Amino acid sequence: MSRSAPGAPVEARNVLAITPFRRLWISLSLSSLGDWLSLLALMSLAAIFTAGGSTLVQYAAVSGVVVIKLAPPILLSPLAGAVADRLDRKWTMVATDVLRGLLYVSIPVVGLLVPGFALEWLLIASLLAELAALFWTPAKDSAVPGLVPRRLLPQAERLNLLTTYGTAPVAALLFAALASVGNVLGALLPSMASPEADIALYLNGLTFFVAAAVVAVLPIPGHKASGDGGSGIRDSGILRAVATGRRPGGESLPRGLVAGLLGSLAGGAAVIGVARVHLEALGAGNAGFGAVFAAVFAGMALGALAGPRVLKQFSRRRLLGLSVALSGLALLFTGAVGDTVLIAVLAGLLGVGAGIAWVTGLALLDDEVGDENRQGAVVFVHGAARVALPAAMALAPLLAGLVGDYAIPIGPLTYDLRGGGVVLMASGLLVVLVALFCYRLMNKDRPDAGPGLLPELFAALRGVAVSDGEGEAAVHSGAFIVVEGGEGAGKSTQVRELTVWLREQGFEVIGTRQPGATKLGMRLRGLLLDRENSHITPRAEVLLYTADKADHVEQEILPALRRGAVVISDRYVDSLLAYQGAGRDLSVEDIRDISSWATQGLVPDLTVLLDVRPEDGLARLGGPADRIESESVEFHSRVRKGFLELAKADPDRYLVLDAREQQDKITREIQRRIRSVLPDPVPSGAEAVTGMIPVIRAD
Ligand SMILES: Nc1ncnc2c1ncn2[C@@H]1O[C@H](COP(=O)(O)OP(=O)(O)O)[C@@H](O)[C@H]1O
Ligand SMILES: Cc1cn([C@H]2C[C@H](O)[C@@H](COP(=O)(O)OP(=O)(O)O)O2)c(=O)[nH]c1=O
Repeated sequence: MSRSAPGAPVEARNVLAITPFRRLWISLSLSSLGDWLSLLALMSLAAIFTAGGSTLVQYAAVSGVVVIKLAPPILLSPLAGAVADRLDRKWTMVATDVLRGLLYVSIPVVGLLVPGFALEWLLIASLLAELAALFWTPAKDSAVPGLVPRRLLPQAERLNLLTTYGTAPVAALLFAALASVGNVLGALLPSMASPEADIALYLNGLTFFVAAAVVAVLPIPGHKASGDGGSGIRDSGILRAVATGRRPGGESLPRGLVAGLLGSLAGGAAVIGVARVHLEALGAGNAGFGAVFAAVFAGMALGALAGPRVLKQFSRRRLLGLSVALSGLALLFTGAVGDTVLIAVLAGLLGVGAGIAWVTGLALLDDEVGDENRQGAVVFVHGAARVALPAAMALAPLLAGLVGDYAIPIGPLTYDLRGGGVVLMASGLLVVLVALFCYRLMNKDRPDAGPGLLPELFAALRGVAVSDGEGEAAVHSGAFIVVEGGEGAGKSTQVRELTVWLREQGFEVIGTRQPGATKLGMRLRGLLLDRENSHITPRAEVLLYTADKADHVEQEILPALRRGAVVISDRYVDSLLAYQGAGRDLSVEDIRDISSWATQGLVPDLTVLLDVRPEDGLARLGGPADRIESESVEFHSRVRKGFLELAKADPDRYLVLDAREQQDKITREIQRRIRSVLPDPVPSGAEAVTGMIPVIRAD
């Protein structure tokens, strides 16, 4: 939904307008769809081929399929990447797609012709298909920079990432739909082991053949040209990345943060691992499995896209722990209930929690980790996710098999305690504990965290900033960024740079300033800065600046934010609190109340404070000093202190930078931080695409 929001980047349209890339993207979508479909079909067939055996055997077969499908990229990707670099990209992609198609089609065929060898061939063919995929992924990754101009590469990567995961729920729904007509098909084609899984595999074969045909006619340069690969995507060894990224540059990652980031995702993976066999015991088959699988992914997408928007005003540090707790509780109940529909709903809720936790965690990581270590931290977290998810998906069914099923007599009734349920409940409990751990670690040492949890949550759900009484203004779809600081700190310079940068990315951007952006504002500015007006009393000064703000917010800022634009303002309410509050020694609380009323409670999503010593800042200014600039150094020192205190009281919402740094370094720092508040929720630059799970940017 945010993709079509006004002010959001029009990038997808741009990059898809390039015909060769569009074709490659279609091919990638088909391959991804096929990949997910095969995961579903193979997990189902593993359960069906072992249906006569014990639950342990069934769960072990499912776990085996997961290991075979998901372990090769973790273990072998660097090796395959090195080999793939020497091969012709286009024909590597075509050959591996055809091979995968043939292998998937062969699974049901062998099942029909040689039933005794069905399970073995399923495992062998899946492994071979995964090995083929290992060569396909690097070929595809290195083909993208040849088709897309450098400027659009991040957009292409984001689109690819979206496709890789977006096809998961589609595949699952397709699978569930096939299963619901499976009864009819079963009657027509009694020889099939499971018509829906078989048909899913034929369909899957077809998606790979079409994908191969699409790539075959693309103008992809054969070999890696020198200096190519400009996207910087490299599927470096995942295990190596995890090992080297663990302590990026010696800085230890916040443990609560990492635990929170991975905990709920692993919970989702556990549900998918257990679901097929567990649901069968509850009387649901492939349709139920497809529905639960789709629910987890759709929930994640919803959580990741909508969560941070809806809860925009909520502290990220709290949100991370709470979203993990939501997924933990949902997981706990998923294990406890015996109704398929309820399980699917709970799995969706679990996904929502996991989605919110992932984007919130990544945004926090961006804030928490020092500049030079950020890349290492992102690499580590992505690598850890790529190991933890398959591990949870494979381990959960194995444990469920080992626990086994029990019928516990309770009076005249019996309660069926099933291995799958026990594992899900235990994992849910574990995720809840992780949530508590994460919440505590992320929020201790923060006595100034602001209002209580519940008031903040309710206020955030209403889209209102809790710290002020008004807040209607807070409901908008844009982003409001303010640059604050003393005289000569470089605010106007940065506002200019950011405006250009964001416009280049396709956002509608309003670069503005206080005082003086509206007609009335210009007059007020003249009054306020004229050195002749030395008689203005402090209280009158407050009201004049506040009148400018009221006019500016109502006429310019709010309409733009409601359109979904990004507004960047050179100064806002903090200047009033610092100059008139701290500087003129008036009550900051009184001024806050007045300005909150005047601005309809509009609070910036991010305030960048450029901190500068007054002597240094004033020395940078040319021309005659205005009324405020000519105040004493002591006055400007109080202002500086006032700004720093405001930032300290609400660190989530501030980025404090040393204004003595190089201008472009400051710009880069702001750009990095700004991403988390922009209308586009996907943190770019950190992720790219591989066949199944996020790839890592290693350079
Ligand atoms: N990081 C920086 N280092 C040194 N000089 C800077 C820096 N940023 C801006 N300047 C210069 O300082 C002066 C004041 O910058 P400006 O952006 O107008 O500050 P402000 O809007 O905060 O008063 C300008 O001449 C500008 O070129
Ligand atoms: C917005 C605002 C500005 N001011 C002062 C700070 C500045 O000295 C002046 C605005 O001048 P301006 O030229 O916009 O600042 P800069 O030169 O730093 O870009 O008004 C307040 O005292 N209170 C306020 O609320």
